[in-house]
Amino acid sequence: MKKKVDAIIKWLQKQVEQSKTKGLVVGVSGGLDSAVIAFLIKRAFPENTISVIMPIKSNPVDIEHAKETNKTCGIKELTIDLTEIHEQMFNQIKQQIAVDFNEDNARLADANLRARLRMSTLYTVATNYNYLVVGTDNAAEWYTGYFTKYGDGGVDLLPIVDLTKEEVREMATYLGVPKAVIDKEPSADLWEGQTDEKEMGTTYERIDAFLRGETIPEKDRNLIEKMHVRTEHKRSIPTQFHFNE
Ligand SMILES: Nc1ncnc2c1ncn2[C@@H]1O[C@H](COP(=O)(O)OP(=O)(O)OC[C@H]2O[C@@H]([n+]3cccc(C(=O)O)c3)[C@H](O)[C@@H]2O)[C@@H](O)[C@H]1O
Ligand SMILES: Nc1ncnc2c1ncn2[C@@H]1O[C@H](COP(=O)(O)OP(=O)(O)OP(=O)(O)O)[C@@H](O)[C@H]1O
Ligand SMILES: [Mg+2]
Repeated sequence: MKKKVDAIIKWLQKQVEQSKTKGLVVGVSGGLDSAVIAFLIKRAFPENTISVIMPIKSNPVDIEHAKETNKTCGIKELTIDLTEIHEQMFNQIKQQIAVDFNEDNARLADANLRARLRMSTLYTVATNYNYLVVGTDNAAEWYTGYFTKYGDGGVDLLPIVDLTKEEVREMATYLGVPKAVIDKEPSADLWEGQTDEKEMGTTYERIDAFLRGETIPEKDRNLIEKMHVRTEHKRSIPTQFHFNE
């Protein structure tokens, strides 16, 4: 594990140097992936890193876990509550759409707006300090496209995109991430009671096994492959029209 951690830290330092920026910023949710990133970036840049906690009607337990994460790794912390701005923005959009408002897609639209408000906040902080924004996607999330396009997917660097969820958990243990964060169920926290596995209809254990090339039940394999194909656009630059093609 030390080898992997050292390689990521060295890579982070190189990215900052090459981009002529000064450090790194990440959103810390109280979940596992962002905790690992907070620990890694703090080690890469002990003085020039910031963690931003951005509650939007968040569970107080998650905010506590985020604070505990930051305290344990010693990273500088900002808390920016986006609850009110999110509500105002969503309601104004809803009002203007008026009779065309689609209740069936409302929960997803509301959820993705949360992720995109967090992205905007992180870039505002990044611009202030001349930092890069670090993303928290792991290999399972990246392959299945389980992230919001230009939301939590809108970042400059993806240091743990090669690690399965299991490997992220192992790295968290090695780095000293608080046990309560390591043991909790993965959740995007985009609505009450949401868990990644409930929403996706498969488990990280199976996605990880699939990514390792192991045989998994056909139903899960089909689901994972379908998610991968459907989200291809999120892993590419916008489709472009060119006159001379
Ligand atoms: N073929 C295509 N080519 C180009 N663009 C295409 C497209 N199909 C859709 N699109 C565009 O993409 C949009 C759909 O993508 P997107 O906006 O990402 O939305 P979508 O994939 O529908 O939803 C995001 C998913 O990620 C999950 N999530 C989000 C954030 C964090 C986490 C977490 O684990 O913490 C999980 C969330 O729970 C939800 O299941 C469409 O509205 C459309 O604008
Ligand atoms: N309340 C929040 N404050 C700050 N950042 C957040 C918040 N909620 C989500 N994020 C950002 O969005 C990212 C995506 O969330 P995701 O749930 O995939 O990761 P996680 O919470 O770190 O880990 P887990 O998947 O185990 O819950 C987070 O890693 C974090 O960077
Ligand atoms: Mg989470």
